[in-house]
Amino acid sequence: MAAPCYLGWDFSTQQLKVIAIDEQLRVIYEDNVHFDKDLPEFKTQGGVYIHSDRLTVTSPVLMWVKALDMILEKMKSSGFNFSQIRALSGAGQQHGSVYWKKGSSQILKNASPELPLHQSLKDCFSVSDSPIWMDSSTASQCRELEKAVGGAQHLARVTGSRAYERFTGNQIAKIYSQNPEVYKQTERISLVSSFAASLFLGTYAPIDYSDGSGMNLLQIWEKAWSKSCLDACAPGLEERLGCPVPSHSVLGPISPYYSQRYGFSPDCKVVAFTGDNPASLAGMRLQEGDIAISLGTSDTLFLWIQEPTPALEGHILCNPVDSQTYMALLCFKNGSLMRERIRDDCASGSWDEFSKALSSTVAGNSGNLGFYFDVMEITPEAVGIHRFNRDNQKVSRFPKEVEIRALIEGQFMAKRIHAEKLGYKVLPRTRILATGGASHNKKILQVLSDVFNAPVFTIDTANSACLGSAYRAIHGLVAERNVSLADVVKLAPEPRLAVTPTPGAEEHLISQTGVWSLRCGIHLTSVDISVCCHMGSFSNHRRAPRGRGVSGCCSSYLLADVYNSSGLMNTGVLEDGILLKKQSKPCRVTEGLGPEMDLLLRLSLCPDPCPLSLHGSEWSIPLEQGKEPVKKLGNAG
Ligand SMILES: Nc1ncnc2c1ncn2[C@@H]1O[C@H](COP(=O)(O)OP(=O)(O)O)[C@@H](O)[C@H]1O
Ligand SMILES: O=C(CO)[C@@H](O)[C@H](O)COP(=O)(O)O
Repeated sequence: MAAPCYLGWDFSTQQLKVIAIDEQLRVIYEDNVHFDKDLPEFKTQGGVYIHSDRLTVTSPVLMWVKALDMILEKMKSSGFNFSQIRALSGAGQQHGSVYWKKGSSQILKNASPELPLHQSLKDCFSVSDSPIWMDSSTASQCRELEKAVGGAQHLARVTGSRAYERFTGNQIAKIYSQNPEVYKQTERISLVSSFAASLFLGTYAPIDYSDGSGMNLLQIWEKAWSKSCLDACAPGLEERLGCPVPSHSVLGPISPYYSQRYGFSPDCKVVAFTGDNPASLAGMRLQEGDIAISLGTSDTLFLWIQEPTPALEGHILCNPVDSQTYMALLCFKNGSLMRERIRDDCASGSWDEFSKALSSTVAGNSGNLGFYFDVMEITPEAVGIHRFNRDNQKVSRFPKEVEIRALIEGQFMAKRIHAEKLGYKVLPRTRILATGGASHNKKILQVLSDVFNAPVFTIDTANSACLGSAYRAIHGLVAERNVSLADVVKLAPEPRLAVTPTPGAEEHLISQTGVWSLRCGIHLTSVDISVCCHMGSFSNHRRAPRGRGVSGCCSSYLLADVYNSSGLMNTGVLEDGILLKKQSKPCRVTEGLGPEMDLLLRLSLCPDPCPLSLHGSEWSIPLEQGKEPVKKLGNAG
């Protein structure tokens, strides 16, 4: 009998990918179908259609089915032995939804093994172009949902996120309100992940808790649909969604279609599919304290978290491999496609040239800073390309190599700032685990390492969602016996060190990071302030004796002045420019930081030695001509 193996699938934005692993967790097969290249008849760009309103983004659902037919045929012609597969699982781009027309469950169940699946299923979808995660056309539905359930914060507390335009509940609400007839004809609504599982199962697959957390519909603590959220989106929604299940559930045996057409064993089990980010968490074997950064079509950042506090930014999802815990997720829409655009404009379409530009410029980009959001960003909500030179002047262009570094540094600064807003602290033991297509690029990883001042690790494949799905397939078979995923994958190779921070880089990057966040209009909260404290004390102690370092003084200044202007408390303890103690009292700062922002910008760009003068624990800043006077700051607290 052939040695057993396990399959992991990933229905992502630009491609369908598959990995097979053996019992020793070695990858024995890897393949993909690229939607634009391999299925040109669908005329997608990057796997999607961007509609004329520039807000609506969809993908043709039959393209995903045809991609599955194609990849299975490729496996068959390569001689792949399907009978050895014990179990399979998979992942899908998150939030996207598929609408099955009334009567489709019978067609799915009775698909003829003589035909490729896409032919049998061609009339099964009441919505032929599925809304996907890049869609941002549901602002009014989001407002209505938040209003219906008692506000954004309440919705976040219940479902893990405030209302987001791409989240499935809001997408369903839009379809229902714009086309109630279509909604009426729909008997089942799947996520991309549960849709893909349904194709293998031959019947509608349930939504798993982890991907279900990306819908604004699931109560993440109780792990059940929220009635008030369902009611706010569309009538009769519960029956169209089915009951959610734990992510490790075995859903049943594979449909006879696959045994008859490809020779799968009828005993091959289908384990619940989940979102691509949750699957990556499994594939990277993330441990608490690690931070994972996926550089795929979207960039995402995620963490394993024990006791989450859902907030107005970021998402809390049920953990796909441990039912007691959660994962925090941030998503950045301007990821690889933005990098590809700048690569095409500035590096003749070549990643090699792009990498050379990163090598020929230095950390901190000599003070040049940029924001690159070709499309409306999710985190933060901002759009457009904005460039600032070292004199803090807005400029319309940068030399090519400066542009490339500004893009990559800006992308990673945003990740650090927003991770810290979530409460994440970069500590000496922090490991960054990188994955996704761009993690092949060492020069990009070097910038990541410099911005976070932490080592970056990678695993053997950049397809961590596929690999995680294959691991989850094995885990599904034993999870009922209380075996953890960590036990299942203990023989897998450890992540490998890819790059370490460039000595001295952080000094140039800290002040840039502060400027980046303020430039972006990111509101400062008590968490930001403590981050600034941390950065201030860190750089003062380590690099800028007696407060003369640019980054140190900028952070300390910010801390002191914000505390003062809030009127709530005194400054932190400053002594000779060194921040000795952070105020522990909570401090709420909501607005009114205009002049302070400007000062921070001026300070952070000021030359070394910094003009900050210190008198014991009080300090002041010499004025630039024509600028507002600076407040004399209070005593150290
Ligand atoms: N050497 C490289 N340097 C930077 N980016 C790369 C490189 N190779 C591939 N990529 C990027 O990887 C992206 C695809 O990543 P992937 O994780 O497979 O995406 P998805 O899972 O969303 O389909 C491509 O859009 C491409 O821009
Ligand atoms: O919207 C999100 C996460 O919230 C995206 O991360 C999607 O899950 C798309 O994934 P990729 O195809 O970019 O990997």
